[in-house]
Amino acid sequence: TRSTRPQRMLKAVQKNATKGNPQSVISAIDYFCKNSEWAMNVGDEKGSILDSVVTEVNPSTVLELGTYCGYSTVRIARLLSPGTKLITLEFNPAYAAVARQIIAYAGLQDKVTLVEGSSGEWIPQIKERFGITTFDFIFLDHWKDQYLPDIKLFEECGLLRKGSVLLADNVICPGAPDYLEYVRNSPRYESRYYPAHLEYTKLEDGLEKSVFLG
Ligand SMILES: Oc1cc(-c2ccc(F)cc2)cc2cncnc12
Ligand SMILES: [Mg+2]
Repeated sequence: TRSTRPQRMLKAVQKNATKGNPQSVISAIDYFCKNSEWAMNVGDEKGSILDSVVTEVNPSTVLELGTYCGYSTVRIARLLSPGTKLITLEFNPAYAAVARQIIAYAGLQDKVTLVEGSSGEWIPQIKERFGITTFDFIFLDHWKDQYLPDIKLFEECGLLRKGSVLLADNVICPGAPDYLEYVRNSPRYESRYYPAHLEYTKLEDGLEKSVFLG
């Protein structure tokens, strides 16, 4: 049977990247998406903004919602201080299977805990399962209609502290209007929009960075 796009992306990484070199894995995926097949990785333009926010926050606790093939997982994990791990949630088992291999190819498997399941199911279990009290940095990059319910779940579960940074992909394309309205109008967040483009295209998209004020 025909391979899947994530499987073809993995093959491109194994062919063109250097094992244990995260930057070469990032470059191989971007090359594949620009020259062979578009795929929904955060990409190099928005990825550079992601890098700058992660570097600025220098988080000790990190959560990613929406692993897909692990591109942004690799981008984030390569910047974390030694001993810091990130938790990434992926609902689709086929995506998770490819992501594990791409993260391992980059040599970052010891910095990543990949959990298969839905955010709604897992967010309430994080404290007890992973011994985490609050997150310093959260990257939202999963289903756009889940952004708002999930940020409310973070608040209800006490997973945010004064200064926690949430960065959301695709707030313009495909769009998360209800999420934007919430973080931009809530007195509990200081929000800022980073204009960019939908990965590998000229279409407008951007990232929304929201700091929880406590
Ligand atoms: O970055 C993304 C982009 C798109 C997407 C798909 C089709 C299209 F036409 C435009 C945008 C979908 C996503 C789903 N989850 C996470 N990230 C995504
Ligand atoms: Mg995205």
